[in-house]
Amino acid sequence: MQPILTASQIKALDAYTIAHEPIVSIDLMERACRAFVAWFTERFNNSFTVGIVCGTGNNGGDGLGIARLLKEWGYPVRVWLVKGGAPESIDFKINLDRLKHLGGVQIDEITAAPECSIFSDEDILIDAIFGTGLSRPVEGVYTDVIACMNTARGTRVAVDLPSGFMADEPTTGPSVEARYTVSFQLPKLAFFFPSSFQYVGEWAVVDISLNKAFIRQAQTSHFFMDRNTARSLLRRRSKFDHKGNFGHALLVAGSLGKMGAAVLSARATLRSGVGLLTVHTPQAGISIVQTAVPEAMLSIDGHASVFAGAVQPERYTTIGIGPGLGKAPETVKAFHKLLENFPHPMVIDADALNILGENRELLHLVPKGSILTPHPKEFERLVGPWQNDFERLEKQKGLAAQLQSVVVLKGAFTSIAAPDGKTFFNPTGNPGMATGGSGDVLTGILTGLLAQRYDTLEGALLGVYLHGFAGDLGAWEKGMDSLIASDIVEFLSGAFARLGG
Ligand SMILES: NC(=O)C1=CN([C@@H]2O[C@H](COP(=O)(O)OP(=O)(O)OC[C@H]3O[C@@H](n4cnc5c(N)ncnc54)[C@H](OP(=O)(O)O)[C@@H]3O)[C@@H](O)[C@H]2O)[C@@H](O)CC1
Ligand SMILES: [K+]
Repeated sequence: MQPILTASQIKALDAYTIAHEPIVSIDLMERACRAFVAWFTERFNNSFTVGIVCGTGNNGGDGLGIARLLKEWGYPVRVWLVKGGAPESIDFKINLDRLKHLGGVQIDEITAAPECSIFSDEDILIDAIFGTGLSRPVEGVYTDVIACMNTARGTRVAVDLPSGFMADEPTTGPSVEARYTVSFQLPKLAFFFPSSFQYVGEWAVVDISLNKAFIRQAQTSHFFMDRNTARSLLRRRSKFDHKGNFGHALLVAGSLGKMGAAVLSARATLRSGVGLLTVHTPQAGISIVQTAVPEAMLSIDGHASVFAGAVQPERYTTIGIGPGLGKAPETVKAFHKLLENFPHPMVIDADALNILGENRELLHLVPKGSILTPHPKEFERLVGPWQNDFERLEKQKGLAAQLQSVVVLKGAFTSIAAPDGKTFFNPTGNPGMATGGSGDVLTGILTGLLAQRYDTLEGALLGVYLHGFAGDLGAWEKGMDSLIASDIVEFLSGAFARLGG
């Protein structure tokens, strides 16, 4: 699990590494430049012309070091130095001297608004004006240069951060809009937010061997999940386990015309290792569920088309509720009753969340240790609108604390907020999963894991990881465009097997 640190923590980490490795700062910068160049040369060969736009701090120093290394690799390189008042750092000056000493690279200064045509010969524009030292929105000549870079034809690649982009707060001023961002050591919080994509593009983190002990003990409430952590959470079965060890889940899902949601959830619950599964269905769903999911038992509602009746909650280890449920008045009442009678953690999704959003007096009945899985629209119905993604994250943490439950906000880098404020971003998944039924599958997986008495947070982390991983396996085989929710279920066993293997 990787911690996500703030820009000021990264500065402290940088200083700590310099003092304790020990290493002189220009050598650490050289390591950063080499790591960037290793990433770069794997993707772009030296037939591309490369323009490097540098500031005068350490991000600019990186740019100059990169210019030298790429020149040595045989790339046609040109450098612009943007001088708009930011101080010149020592390592910037050293790398400027080294580049001049190497020779063969044209270096031009920009001190006033340039003609944007200056960048028109470059196939690739490397952005090294500002990195983690940015403390306020850019102005003046920086704004002019950034505007030119953003309209240039070349592919923009940012060093550490796009210039103008804030790592730990909303970006309000102009910023380079990068196609790629190559960041040092740790991802930055804002990379995980949808609104950042226009600036950061696809991002990669390269290792520059900053002090691992410092990283481990740094105070943060934000983490990036990884495969090793997911693997460590997955429980192994033992020889004498029997189905009673793996719980009995109830799925309350589906209504007339939306029984497919129940089927997808049920299949995913079964594929996630549950001991027994019962699906509570209105009469319209009886033959559908029995035919499509023969492994599941049925609890049959008295109502023809929606969830309206009582269930016997004492029989179940956990309940997953919401996919395809609808919001009929009878369903609202039945959900209310269920919340009053079921004391164990539940998985609450889709229309069950919408019912909570519209009947906020029910929120306090959500059993502690539950998992809520809203997509952004459902989340907005629960917590109201937000100004920016940082505020959205705070609202997510707030809801998790209020309900003493885990809130899983679905999207690219699904975020998983625990009641204690810790938030985890998930690395797996792909845009092919933005398709109807994908969320129903997640509900099924989480229900299956909670039924097996996984700890709520651990189950949420593992389930979200597996869901995305199954989607990735499906997309590799079928392509993102053709991926459907049933494929995610189909590839779930592969995801479990690979993670556990
Ligand atoms: N961390 C690490 O481990 C490593 C880091 N490395 C690299 O160092 C980079 C950070 O470098 P950095 O600290 O020198 O800051 P950088 O982003 O170059 O900005 C320069 C100066 O600009 C100023 N400034 C701020 N806002 C401004 C504005 N709006 N308009 C005008 N000026 C503004 C501000 O000075 P101030 O005005 O606050 O005095 C700031 O100091 C990092 O991103 C990475 O690339 C690697 O080399 C090695 C390992
Ligand atoms: K940059």
